[in-house]
Amino acid sequence: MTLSLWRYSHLALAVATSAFLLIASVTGVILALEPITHQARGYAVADLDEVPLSTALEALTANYEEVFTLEVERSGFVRAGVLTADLESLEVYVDPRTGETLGPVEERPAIYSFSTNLHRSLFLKGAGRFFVGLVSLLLCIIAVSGIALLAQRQGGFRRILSPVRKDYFAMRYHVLLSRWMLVPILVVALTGVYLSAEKFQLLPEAQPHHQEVASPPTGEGSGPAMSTGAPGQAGVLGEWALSEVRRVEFPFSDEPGEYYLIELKDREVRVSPMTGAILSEADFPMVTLLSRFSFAAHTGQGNVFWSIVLLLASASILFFMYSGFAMTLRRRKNTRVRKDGSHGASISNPDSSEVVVLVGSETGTTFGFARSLCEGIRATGRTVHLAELNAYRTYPNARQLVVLTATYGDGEAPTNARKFLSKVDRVEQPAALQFSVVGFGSTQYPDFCRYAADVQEKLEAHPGFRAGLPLYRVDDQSEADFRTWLNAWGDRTEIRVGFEAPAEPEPLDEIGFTVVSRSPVNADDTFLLTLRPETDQPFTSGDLLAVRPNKASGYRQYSIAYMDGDIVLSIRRHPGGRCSSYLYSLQAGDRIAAAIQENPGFHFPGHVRSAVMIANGTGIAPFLGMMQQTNGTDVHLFWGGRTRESGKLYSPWLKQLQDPEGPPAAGTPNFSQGGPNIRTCYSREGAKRYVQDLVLEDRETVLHTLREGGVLMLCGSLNMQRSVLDNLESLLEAEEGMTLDGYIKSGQLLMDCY
Ligand SMILES: Cc1cc2nc3c(=O)[nH]c(=O)nc-3n(C[C@H](O)[C@H](O)[C@H](O)COP(=O)(O)O)c2cc1C
Repeated sequence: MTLSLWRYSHLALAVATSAFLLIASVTGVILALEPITHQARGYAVADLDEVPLSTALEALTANYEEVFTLEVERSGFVRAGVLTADLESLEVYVDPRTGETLGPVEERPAIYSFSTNLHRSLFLKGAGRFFVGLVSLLLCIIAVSGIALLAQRQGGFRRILSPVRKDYFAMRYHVLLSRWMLVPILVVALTGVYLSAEKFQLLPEAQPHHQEVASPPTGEGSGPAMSTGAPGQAGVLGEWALSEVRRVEFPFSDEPGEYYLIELKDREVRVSPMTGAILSEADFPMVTLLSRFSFAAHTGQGNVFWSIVLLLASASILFFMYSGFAMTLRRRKNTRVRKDGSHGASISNPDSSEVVVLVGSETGTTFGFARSLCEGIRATGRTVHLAELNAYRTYPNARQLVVLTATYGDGEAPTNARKFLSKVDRVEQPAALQFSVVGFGSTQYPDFCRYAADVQEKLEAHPGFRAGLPLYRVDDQSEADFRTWLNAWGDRTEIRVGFEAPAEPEPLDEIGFTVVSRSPVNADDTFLLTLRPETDQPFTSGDLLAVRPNKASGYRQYSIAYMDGDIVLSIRRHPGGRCSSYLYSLQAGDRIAAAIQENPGFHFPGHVRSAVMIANGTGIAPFLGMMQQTNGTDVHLFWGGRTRESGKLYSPWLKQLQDPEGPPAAGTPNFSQGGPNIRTCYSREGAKRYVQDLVLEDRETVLHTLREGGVLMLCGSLNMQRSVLDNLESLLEAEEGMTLDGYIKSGQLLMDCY
């Protein structure tokens, strides 16, 4: 919840301010160059703290007809407004020791004046200044929320500088760069707000109020009298070094009562040119000092290092805008299924739709058919609502219900349909719904479309439904089968819909891999395969490797463990399985082609305090990799295998995880302290338990992890997933405000089962 709040405010403000931020950042980059190029002119005076002000005043008055002003810039340049012997009024940079001219003060290049105007007010005068001030304020909030998100991701403020886990480009560099740039950005934004507030006179009045100094303080101004034209060494003018001075205004004339108006760092002083004594002085109010600090911090004036930091900060805002939006698009793509259950199809309001299409799908292909169906229905002018079966509810306006569902496991429901049958008994419909069920399955399985048959049976027996058509089964996603049903459904309902086949999936980008090693099979016919990519493609544990034994075959996906740049796969060799047999035939040094597929919905989230990883059989593979990158997260691994012997395949890694210093060694898992907390169970030995039993036994760890915002990750067989989810659901029944769906939606429950 907190994470979402930070994330949404971070995103919403970034979207709202993007156009202004874009302009401010580009002009900010340009303006940050100005102090750097200025410094490169090389007029900086060395050791300003060793040059008395009186020396500079004397040297200048000796060299020029008249001197009006002297200014010591932050850059270390000394600038003077003078009248030359040719009676030309000039602004020049000078050597304060000799009064010699070093070079002219040049007119500001047009690019900087233009950029300043755009940066400050977008050429919109007051209104523009107001917007820029507001955007600066919003940028402060964006930076603060960014820091909070960074801390959450890294697992706390103290871990902000700990290593960033590998991720896709936009995400990785958004995080990496933010660690260095968020503080400078916050400084830029805060000082921008301050400067805007000053321009709008929102700050207290900041005029210095002079206090007369009755008599010169002891030791000050007690020297001989000086004339305006040639100040003597005495008095404060001889005591102050140029490094303490910001600006001097010379007296207009030799009249008594005229004075030098001298701006020091913290106060303004009037000094008699005749006596060198202080006549009056005024401390600068805090508002003025803060304004000066804000200006210097915001512009980088006089500090090349800070100017470079500002330049990088402005440029990084541009990168953050790009990477932030790229991340959002990605997240939306990945979470769309979970949030609205529609897999990206446009859905109408469930309260007003005439036709409701509900889908049970594990890997998404059934949604492709459902989307085409919905688009077709919509084209007839009717309203249609598309959702997953678990989202079943009351539909006040619906007349037709269509259920398209796959079957998994031993004839069971896909995960997003688990709750449908029980909901049918609980949810009431205002009018009887005419229904039609289409089963998606495969004749290769003994329970062909079994779950769809269960749905048909349930609805037929329920008084709130009327069967429109008998159950229809689609084998292997056959379009011809689906068309046949669609025609029959059109005849029955008089909703005649054209069918556009779901889009072909994009071809995969295969790359080359070298086989590093392949283990022998264990008692469960499972082996490990280590592959080294020949191309530099980023990937992380939880991504998938799509492999096919030959070009004519379909791809088979395996969950990846990232191990020092290599991919480790745990593979079960199925009797007659072409892909697993092909992979088992490989030897070290062989080369294969395969495609790495990003699976961001199953990446280890680096920001959590604790994580429970639950796997059975080969499902342990991604966790072997993830446990190496947990970054201080408290990790609990629950693993279920058939026999103790089954676990030996993974023990070199598990042992190393327990004892990272020790050499990898074969042997049974070591359950010593430190490293992840590993719990195992065996279904064919000892107490004969399954991993779902561990969830109940260690309920405290599981619930505590969820309560404190940690993650539960499941990888392995769909049967295991279903049983674990059932047990979790029963655990959560006793917990107030915690639901399985809620955790799936919030990303705290991540699953990759097959
Ligand atoms: C692990 C697994 C188990 C399956 N079990 C069955 C089954 O018991 N009965 C059946 O008819 N189809 C079964 N199928 C086939 C799927 O139901 C079918 O491919 C379906 O079209 C997938 O739809 P989806 O991509 O929307 O999840 C199974 C598929 C897999 C991968």
